[in-house]
Amino acid sequence: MARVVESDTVPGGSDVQQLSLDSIRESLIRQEDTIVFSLIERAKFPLNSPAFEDSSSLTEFFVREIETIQAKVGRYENPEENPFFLDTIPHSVFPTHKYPQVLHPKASSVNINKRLWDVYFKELLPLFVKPGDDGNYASTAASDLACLHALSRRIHYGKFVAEIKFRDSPHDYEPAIRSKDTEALMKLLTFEKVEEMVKKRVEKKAETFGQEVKCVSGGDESEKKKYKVDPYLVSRIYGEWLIPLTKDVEVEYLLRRLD
Ligand SMILES: C=C(O[C@@H]1C=C(C(=O)O)C=C[C@H]1O)C(=O)O
Repeated sequence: MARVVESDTVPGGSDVQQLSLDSIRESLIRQEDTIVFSLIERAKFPLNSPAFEDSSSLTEFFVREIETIQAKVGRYENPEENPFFLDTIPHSVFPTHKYPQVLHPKASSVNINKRLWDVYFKELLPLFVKPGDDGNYASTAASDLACLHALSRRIHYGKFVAEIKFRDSPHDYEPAIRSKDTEALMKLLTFEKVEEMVKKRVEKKAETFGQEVKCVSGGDESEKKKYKVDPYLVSRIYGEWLIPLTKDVEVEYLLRRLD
């Protein structure tokens, strides 16, 4: 029978009282490792577009089935997780962990995974994988799902970022929320220096994690380094897609914050 396990653990590994913008940013930094590795893993396979092109594709079928089973073991009890396809989330078959209520109850209605799905398959994937079709669709779909989950978690973490920013200065945010001024909200929550740092750091991570490692010494130093995923592309993926989508989630969340 379902037993509820209580804990004060919240994103960032701290307790509710200690939740801070720094601890939230720490988590985003750790998530970069998962994202960079998932992109490197996906780049082992070519595009394999027949796996995902149709609306009734193998990849969509796979993700729907996996989401159903994951819901049954409680994945979506965690406010950090947002499903791609489940309109009604099946109950967990097992006892579930009781996550502390950090976010506003309307948080679960902020879900931009449909947009992420289109962006990922139409814009991102063709950038960082080789063109072609090797027929290896099941493994490719598993790799795509790992990327989609990592990207979705990062983007929807914007809810926690927005909550902390709101709590830190409610008087700045409240007028803009009441007048539904999305431009003003976007301005309030943007820290350009932090964004620049994120882009630089993920480029460096992609260089470090994706380099060819050789054990023979005395190699030609001038030889051009080869990377599994172009580090500059990873920085672009963050700058042109992931950061803007995270900020869109922040705005969407804030617009509901006073409901
Ligand atoms: C996530 C934050 O909010 C905004 C979005 C950022 C991002 O997605 O990396 C970085 C800085 C901010 O402009 C933050 O302040 O850390």
